[in-house]
Amino acid sequence: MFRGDRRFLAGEGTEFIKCHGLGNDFVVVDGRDAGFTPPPEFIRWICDRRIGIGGDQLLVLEPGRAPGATFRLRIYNVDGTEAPACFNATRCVAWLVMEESGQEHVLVETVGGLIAARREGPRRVSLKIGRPQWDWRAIPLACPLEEAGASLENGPLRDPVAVNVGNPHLVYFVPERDALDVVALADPIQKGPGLPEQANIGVAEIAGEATIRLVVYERPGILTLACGSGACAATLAARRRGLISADAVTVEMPGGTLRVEVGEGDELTLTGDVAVSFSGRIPSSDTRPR
Ligand SMILES: N[C@H](CCC[C@H](N)C(=O)O)C(=O)O
Repeated sequence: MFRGDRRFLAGEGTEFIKCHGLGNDFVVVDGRDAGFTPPPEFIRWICDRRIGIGGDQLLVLEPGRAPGATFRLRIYNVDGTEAPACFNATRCVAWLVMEESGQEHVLVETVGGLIAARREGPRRVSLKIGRPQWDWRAIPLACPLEEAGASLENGPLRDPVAVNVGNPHLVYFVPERDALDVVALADPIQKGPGLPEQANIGVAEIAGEATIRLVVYERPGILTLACGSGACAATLAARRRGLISADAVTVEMPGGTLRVEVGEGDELTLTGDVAVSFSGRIPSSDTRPR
């Protein structure tokens, strides 16, 4: 490698691992010993695909606080705000910690709740997701869904299902997912007056008795290749609407497929693959390029 006195040539900085679940990609920093609390502009730089490292989110591991938690996961969106849940992220970091420790199970503490993760194969992880919340205040929506009207509609995106599975989702069912410009249609809804804290917007097509084709325009405005919580929300929404009655659903997204099993009281098991892309060091603020 390069040699020299300059600190960034000498390899200073914070170690990270870049990993993904079906192309939903994350920069992961282990802050369990030394901590890592970057300010929002630094998070935006880390997630930037051109001038930074690039990722749908920054994930920081911290020591667990809740009884039984193996570790705590902080999830930061590309704008530097904190998200309460991200299930693909949870699957990825659970896998990293299980690889590190040799455990087959871990309990992940997130802002959105405790999530039990289990190894299902060499690169396959499942999560047990707690009960969803359907009340409009818990999503949160600006008002009850029946009163929201045009604030939650745009062209073919009409009559959504709203659910909080740890984070907020609106799911719109359409005849053909790929025929729509999802970003253009979903962005005004996501940023509009109907959603005081924005929400993740799923556009879903029923593709079979137990198959949903889904794309998710995530908060704060990125179309991701896959979304674990979106897959859970779409499954719950399809069952609530009576569009699907199967207890095990395959959710096909542009980056790949997740399996969602529905249990007692709408508790879910979410299963899918994870992968590592590369590792490196995040330069400190005084050396990183602007
Ligand atoms: N991709 C994530 C969801 C991120 C949600 C985040 N964008 C939010 O603000 O809630 C998943 O696999 O569940």
